[in-house]
Amino acid sequence: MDNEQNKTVENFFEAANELISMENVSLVYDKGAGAVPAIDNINVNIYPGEFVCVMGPSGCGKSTLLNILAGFIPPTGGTVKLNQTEIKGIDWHRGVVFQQPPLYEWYSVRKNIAFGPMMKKVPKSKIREEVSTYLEKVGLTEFADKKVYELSGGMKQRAAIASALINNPEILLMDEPFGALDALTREQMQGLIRKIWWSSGKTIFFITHDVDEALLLATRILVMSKHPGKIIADLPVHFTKDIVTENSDDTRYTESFHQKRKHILQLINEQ
Ligand SMILES: Nc1ncnc2c1ncn2[C@@H]1O[C@H](COP(=O)(O)OP(=O)(O)OP(=O)(O)O)[C@@H](O)[C@H]1O
Repeated sequence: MDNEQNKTVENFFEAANELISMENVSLVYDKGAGAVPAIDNINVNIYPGEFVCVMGPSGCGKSTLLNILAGFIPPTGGTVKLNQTEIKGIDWHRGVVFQQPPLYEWYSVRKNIAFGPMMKKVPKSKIREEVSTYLEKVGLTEFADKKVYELSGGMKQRAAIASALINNPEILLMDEPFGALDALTREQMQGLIRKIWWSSGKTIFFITHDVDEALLLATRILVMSKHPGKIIADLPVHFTKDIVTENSDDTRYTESFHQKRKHILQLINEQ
C-alpha cells in the first residue's frame, strides 16, 4: 500500500484512540452461485476529527464500505468497531448523508430537521432550540418554514446535513453528497461542510468521484482498487487545513496540490 501516513511527522489525529476500526473487512453479496465479492480485506482505523475522503473506480465498493460503517449491512468477513464496540445495525452514533436527501417533501424544513430528536423523545423546547441552531449552521434559517419540495438541490442537501448533525453523531458518513449539484452550488457546499467540520471537530467519512473535492476537503484520502475493493493508498492531505487557517484557497494553485492530484488520478486510472 502507498502509505504516506507513516511518513508524516505531524499526525496529531493518531495521538487519540481510534474512533472506527476496520479489521479484515470483506463483503460478498449473495453468497452462493451468484457471489459478488465487493470489498476485500479492508484494514483501516479512523481517528476523531479526521476528514477522510474515499475515492476509487466506479463499482469498487465505496458505498458498500459506507453501508457497513452505517450498520445497514453487516460485513461477511472481519469486524468493524466504533469506540471499541462492534457495529451491529443502525443507531444514532452514525449520521448518513446521501446524494439524494431522504427528506419528507411535504414537511417543512424545520419539521424534517426535528424528526430525529422527536423520535428520540427529546423535550419539545430543546428540539426547538436545537433546530434553530442547526438551521443557522447550514444557512437555512430564513427557509425554515418552506416545504422541502420548494427547495433547490443545494438547500435540500443543507437540510439533510442539519438532519444528520442534530442527532450529534460520532461520525458523519457522506456518500457523494454533492454529486448531483451544479458546480457553483457544489463549491458552496464544500465550503459549508469544511466550516462545519472545522468548527465542530466532527469526524467525516466522505465518498467522492471528484479528486479536487477530495483534495479540498480531506485530511486524509483513501484510494481503493477496482472491484473487489482494497485500500491501495492512504494519503495525508493538508489543503483543507490551509484553507481554513489562511482563510484563502490559494493552496489549490500550488505545485504540491497539482502533484497530489496527478498522483491520485494515476492511482485510479492506471488500474
Ligand atoms: N445489493 C447488491 N447486490 C449485489 N451486488 C451488489 C449490491 N450492491 C452493490 N453490488 C455490487 O458490489 C460492487 C460494489 O458496489 P458499490 O456500489 O459499493 O461500489 P461503488 O464504488 O460505490 O460504486 P460507484 O462509484 O459506481 O457508486 C459492484 O460490483 C456492485 O455491482
